[in-house]
Amino acid sequence: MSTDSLRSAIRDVPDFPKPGIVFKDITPILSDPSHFRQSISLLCDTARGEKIDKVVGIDARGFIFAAAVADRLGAGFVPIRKAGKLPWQTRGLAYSLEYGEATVEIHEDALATGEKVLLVDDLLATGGTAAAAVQLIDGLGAHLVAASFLIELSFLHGRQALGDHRIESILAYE
Ligand SMILES: O=P(O)(O)OC[C@H]1O[C@H](OP(=O)(O)OP(=O)(O)O)[C@H](O)[C@@H]1O
Ligand SMILES: Nc1ncnc2[nH]cnc12
Repeated sequence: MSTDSLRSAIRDVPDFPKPGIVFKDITPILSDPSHFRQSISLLCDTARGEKIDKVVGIDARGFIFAAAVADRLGAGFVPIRKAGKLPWQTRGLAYSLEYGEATVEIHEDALATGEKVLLVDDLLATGGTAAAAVQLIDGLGAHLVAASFLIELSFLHGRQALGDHRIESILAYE
């Protein structure tokens, strides 16, 4: 199925959340059942028959896609959350993203050594967020099979922040 219709559903919002940023608004995809389902199917394709133990999603938009992907793949779901939200013992990392800075955390017992992980987020921009997530996953000894994004802002070269890991995106913007 073509991705043209998905692409045209994404709304560009200039100067949000800061002047100079063109924000990719995915809410029109979420509110359309066929667009949402197609997004989940395409994100699942990244797993390509590998048995994924855990799908890791990033707070907050990433949760929407990652939880649905986990269910479809028969995998568990693990949240990486912004600082101060997870109740148990955590490991955290500070990072920069396209329009700011933040810290993300994961529960220290969320992944077991060698578990096969698919990382899912809505968007790859500078790669700061995803690189922090990858470091947290690697730090727990899990095996990152691939990272899958609905949108990639290729002109920000986020892939370069993610080393040799397999990175796939559905809609790239040059
Ligand atoms: O590649 P980067 O430059 O790091 O940017 C990508 C990140 O930015 C957005 O998250 P945001 O922190 O805005 O959180 P939200 O999902 O809660 O809106 C997006 O969902 C990615 O996680
Ligand atoms: N341009 C953008 N639109 C939506 N989410 C983002 N996260 C980082 N950059 C973004």
